[in-house]
Amino acid sequence: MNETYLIAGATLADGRTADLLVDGGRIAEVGAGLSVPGATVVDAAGLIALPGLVDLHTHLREPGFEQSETVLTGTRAAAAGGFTSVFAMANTSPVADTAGVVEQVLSLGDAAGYATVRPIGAVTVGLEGERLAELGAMADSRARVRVFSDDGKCVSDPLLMRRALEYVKAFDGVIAQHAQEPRLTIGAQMNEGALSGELGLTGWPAVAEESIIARDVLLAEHVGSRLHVCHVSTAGSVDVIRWAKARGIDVTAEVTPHHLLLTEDLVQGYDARYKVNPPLRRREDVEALRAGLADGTIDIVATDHAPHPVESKDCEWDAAAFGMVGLESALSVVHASVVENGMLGWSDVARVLSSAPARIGRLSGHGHALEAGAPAEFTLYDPQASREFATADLAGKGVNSPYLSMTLPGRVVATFHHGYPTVLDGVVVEADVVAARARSFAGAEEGALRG
Ligand SMILES: NC(=O)N[C@@H](CC(=O)O)C(=O)O
Ligand SMILES: [Zn+2]
Ligand SMILES: [Zn+2]
Repeated sequence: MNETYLIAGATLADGRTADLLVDGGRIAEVGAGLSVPGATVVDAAGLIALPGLVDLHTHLREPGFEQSETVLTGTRAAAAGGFTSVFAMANTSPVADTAGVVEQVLSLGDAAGYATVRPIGAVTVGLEGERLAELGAMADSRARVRVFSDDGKCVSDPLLMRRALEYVKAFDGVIAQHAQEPRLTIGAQMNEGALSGELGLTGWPAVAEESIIARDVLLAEHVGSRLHVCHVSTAGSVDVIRWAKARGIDVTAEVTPHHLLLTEDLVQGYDARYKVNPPLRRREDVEALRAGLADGTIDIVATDHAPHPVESKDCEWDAAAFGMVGLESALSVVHASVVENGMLGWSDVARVLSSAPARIGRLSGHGHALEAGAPAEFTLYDPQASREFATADLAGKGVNSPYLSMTLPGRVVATFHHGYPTVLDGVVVEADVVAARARSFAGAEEGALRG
């Protein structure tokens, strides 16, 4: 059931206009005035073609928290946001700390077909921070895990962190740290500062994040290993990472879309949609994060898509869960926070949301340049559009978005994964159609391997 698509007149990230011919899961040709009989034509005039977005930090919640999200619904949300690959965090139930669980998540992703799902393995058994999980077994499994994280919790024991950094060197892995000194954040509810005092909420000091990052970059240097810092949220963290990179330490860092756009002032209404870990910070922090992304100190944008059921958010601030959904809105929020003001161009966006996260996560076999022969993984984005963000824009289970009723620029018009649309005309393609195409793609790949 091979289908051919002709993407007509798209604007590439570097500003050139081109037609893309999609055939057999690949970009067969890139050129001008292409015409192919029988091809389905997608009019891409005025649309930017970006390589398929890659999210290094997604919570898909399955197994165990299917009332919040499943691999299927989370990857639908990914497709809606222009993503073609997601790295699934390990804080599920059971925790993704064995080869069995990561292989289960991998299989669920393959079956759903909306995006490539690469499971992240836990660093410690049960995220308990006491014993290292079977990192090698997860690395050698069918899921080929390369990213390990206890995200949601910090690997706070320096000896365990050192061991983990040492261990993953054998298979070119990376430890993605949730940098939060637990003793400095007991009961913490929002950024520590004048506002937390006014609102009577326990503060979360910047130093709780910065001290762990400082320790970890030094540990990474000491053992000669690779560290990735999750959701950097303070100006001081940007300074520490800038210092570490200047020193030649192998560290990479991510910032979330919400930390690039939103500030702690939103907490004033006690609306738990704005409750997130790490917390929203000050305007100065937002400015420093933007500058860090622009100068390369921060390597990537990752969503930290964290869906929660309505009951977990529709309650008083202290009782509410931490986290925001972010896949569907990520590109628009990056557009609003760093593209509209000229800090990043579209080729930078392609780097921070596609090629750089793919490299950090060792996502192989996915071309992230839109050129002949590359896998057909891309998204078509309308930069002229503007919309009041609404629940209809959310394609996963979570409705805990901080952007509802905000006006955001841009819109994902189409997403192609493995050569087929997962989103077309702004509408997510139905699950059974996507799953059937995923099966035929897998069959064709297997056939090709057998020769
Ligand atoms: N970011 C959040 O506020 N919540 C995440 C955990 C995490 O990313 O630390 C979650 O799993 O809900
Ligand atoms: Zn985290
Ligand atoms: Zn997270």
